[in-house]
Amino acid sequence: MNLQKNSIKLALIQIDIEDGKVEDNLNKVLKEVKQTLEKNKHIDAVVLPEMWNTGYDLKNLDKIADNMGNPCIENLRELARNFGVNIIAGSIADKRKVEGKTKVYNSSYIIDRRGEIIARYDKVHLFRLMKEDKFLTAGEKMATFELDGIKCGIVICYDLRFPEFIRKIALEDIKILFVPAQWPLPRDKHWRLLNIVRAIENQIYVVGVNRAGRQGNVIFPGASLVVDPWGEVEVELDDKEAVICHSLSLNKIEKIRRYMPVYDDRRPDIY
Ligand SMILES: O=C(O)CCC(=O)C(=O)O
Repeated sequence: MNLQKNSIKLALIQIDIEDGKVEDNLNKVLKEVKQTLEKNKHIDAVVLPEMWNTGYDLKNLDKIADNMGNPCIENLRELARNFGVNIIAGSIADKRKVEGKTKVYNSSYIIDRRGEIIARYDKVHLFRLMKEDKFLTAGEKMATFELDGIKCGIVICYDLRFPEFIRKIALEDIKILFVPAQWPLPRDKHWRLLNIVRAIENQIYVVGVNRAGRQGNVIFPGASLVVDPWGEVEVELDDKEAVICHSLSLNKIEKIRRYMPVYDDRRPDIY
């Protein structure tokens, strides 16, 4: 008997972030998530953007990053437990001691309805254009996890540009790929197109949650979206802070894969 759910209702939280102001950002996230869950019934999972605790205050990350999920993820765990909701915690700057050295990662934590951390992903492709490589340590592995029995994957922002990485994750039979981001102008066209293309080529749902607002000259266009496995954009936000709640119909995946079996037609013997 297949106990997998046929749909999952997500809340995409598109917000602005104040670089370096961790306490303000945490309070804002907690308030937005609480309000969303109080106003909208039956949300299965909440999704946040990239690096929402510190923003891109890269020079101070060693001081202001979470310490292995403390305090930001610990607060979200309590919220998840209280509301009985899954949280895809976007990503945060997170420090850890590795072989005696403190390293800071751009990390996504996945929290289940009991408040347990069920997965952690450290951004693998650091974005050199914004000097991430100077201040952050790259992750070394991909991550998949189950949300209420539905297999999912996660990548962060710039990772979206690496189709071979995402194909490898998709081959784990994921149904939904989450993409938390702080993707700025002027590359908003790339953001939209790449989310759509990754959905089409892998025949999966892609859920991108971007930052809105601006930091100095850098403008974040929002445009968080849900793309179905045929590449149709089911919902999409504009450039303002906002929340969308949307149900994903997972039956679409099977239907599309039956109609056009690209996984069966792959030729890994050649490439
Ligand atoms: O790939 C891009 O154009 C944006 C990537 C980015 O801003 C990031 O990874 O933080």
